Amino acid sequence: MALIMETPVDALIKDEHETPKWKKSTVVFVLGGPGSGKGTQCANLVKHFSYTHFSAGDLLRAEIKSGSQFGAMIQSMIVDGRIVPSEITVKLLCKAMEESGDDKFLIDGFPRNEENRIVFENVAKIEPAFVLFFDCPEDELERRIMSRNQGREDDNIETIKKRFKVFVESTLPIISYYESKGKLRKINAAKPSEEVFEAVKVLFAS
Ligand SMILES: Nc1ncnc2c1ncn2[C@@H]1O[C@H](COP(=O)(O)OP(=O)(O)OP(=O)(O)O)[C@@H](O)[C@H]1O
Ligand SMILES: Nc1ccn([C@@H]2O[C@H](COP(=O)(O)O)[C@@H](O)[C@H]2O)c(=O)n1
Ligand SMILES: [Mg+2]
Repeated sequence: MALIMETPVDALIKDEHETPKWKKSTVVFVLGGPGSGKGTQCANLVKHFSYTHFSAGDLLRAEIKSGSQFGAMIQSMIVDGRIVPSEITVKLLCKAMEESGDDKFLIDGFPRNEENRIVFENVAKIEPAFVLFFDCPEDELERRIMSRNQGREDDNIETIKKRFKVFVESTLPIISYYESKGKLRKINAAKPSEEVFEAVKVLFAS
């Protein structure tokens, strides 16, 4: 069902005196450049640990498909590699967490900029337990995206270059912010997928 933007986020909270389970969640943000392996490693983590994976990009693509009044805008921003207004993305994430009934989440591709981070903190009122950062050089990212073959409209050389620019200008500062808070866990994502997961699972094993 399309997200009804008129639904205030507070309506997601059944009773103001009863904090919903998802608002007491364990949240891990998963960041990295386009093609760095966020989705791949989240899929591995879901198989081995009791986390629920939400990709902000996937939620936005589902919103387009749902016939949402914001679909055209979201689509044009994705094709342009730009970051969608945080109110939309945060409401999609909060709705997904609320409806899941779960309380441990991998939030993939979020926060992508300062507005994302602040709106999530103000609305969800959840701080991440830690932030996974998949570090990978651009030439490898480009090679991976150009051979991904998932039919994504943003997997073309023009959009990739725009997404790289957005990552450097908007997302790297968020990564630095969490590093300054001692919450960043940086992984060398240029290695083969299996080796990357060996390094990732250590962070969840405790
Ligand atoms: N360590 C790796 N080595 C080589 N290829 C990889 C590795 N990890 C993922 N890939 C491949 O690279 C492509 C991108 O991976 P994935 O979709 O997980 O990245 P992502 O960070 O979620 O990208 P996006 O931000 O564009 O959604 C996929 O085709 C995937 O199979
Ligand atoms: N927080 C976010 C996350 C994503 N987007 C838009 O979706 C595109 C695809 O994201 P992936 O993580 O699936 O690569 C991304 O390039 C943005 O256009 C967003 O706006 N905000
Ligand atoms: Mg992805």
